[in-house]
Amino acid sequence: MYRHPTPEEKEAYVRALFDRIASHYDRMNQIMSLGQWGRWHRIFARMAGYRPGMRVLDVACGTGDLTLLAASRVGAEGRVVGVDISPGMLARARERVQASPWAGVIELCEGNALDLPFPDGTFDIVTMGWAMRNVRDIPRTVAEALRVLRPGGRYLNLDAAEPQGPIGRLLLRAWWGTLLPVIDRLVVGVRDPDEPVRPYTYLSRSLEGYPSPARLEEIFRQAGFVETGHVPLMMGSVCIHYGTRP
Ligand SMILES: C[S@@+](CC[C@H](N)C(=O)[O-])C[C@H]1O[C@@H](n2cnc3c(N)ncnc32)[C@H](O)[C@@H]1O
Repeated sequence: MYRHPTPEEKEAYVRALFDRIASHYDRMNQIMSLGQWGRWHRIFARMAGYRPGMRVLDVACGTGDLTLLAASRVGAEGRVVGVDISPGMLARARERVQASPWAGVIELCEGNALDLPFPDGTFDIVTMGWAMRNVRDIPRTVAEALRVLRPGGRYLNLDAAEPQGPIGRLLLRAWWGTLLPVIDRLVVGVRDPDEPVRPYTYLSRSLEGYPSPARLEEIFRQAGFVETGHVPLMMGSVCIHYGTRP
């Protein structure tokens, strides 16, 4: 039977989960987002305001989608660092970076969003995509982003969200609740009833206990960010949060 990880188990569980699905990850995102994945990332990049020469950190970079997008915007004069806790996801990101024109701009390293391996004030922009639901401690993750930003630097977070309207909520639950456990059986190949890691079943329940968009924005402000805001997409099932380090 599936058992959702406790907060103490979450980090090891999430690492094992993403190591296991790294080879399916990019293809499944296209299906699960109904082909909207790239469009959401382009909106995110516009809001980030990347400029040539900037230094960008992509926290929980996974297979490197937002990392590559940032590199294409900051160009050869810029620098983009991607950090993630899953060696499997980083290996896939390395392949994609090597095959891209941006290999000289991007550096990938293993690390934890809760304890970033960079000095204070290192980056102009810090991003995080589809990962805030997976961290053990959200306020600490946001505080770490603030610490590594230079004054005036911007933080942007893109993730799934619980739609605030009843129709959006119903549609998301129907879509995730029926589709995702099936993906575990058909794509990931979970056959054993006692198998503890069921990546897409976990995903279908990952909004349980996750802060509302308004509450997450409050966490940004409590961490010290100013000029905060959030923009809902796709009936509120996706949300981009942003803030500036004073
Ligand atoms: C859904 S994937 C998102 C990947 C990528 N940002 C994207 O847009 O496709 C979530 C990623 O967060 C990473 N992750 C989860 N918890 C983390 C943590 N505490 N520190 C660093 N990375 C983490 C996972 O390993 C995984 O690669």
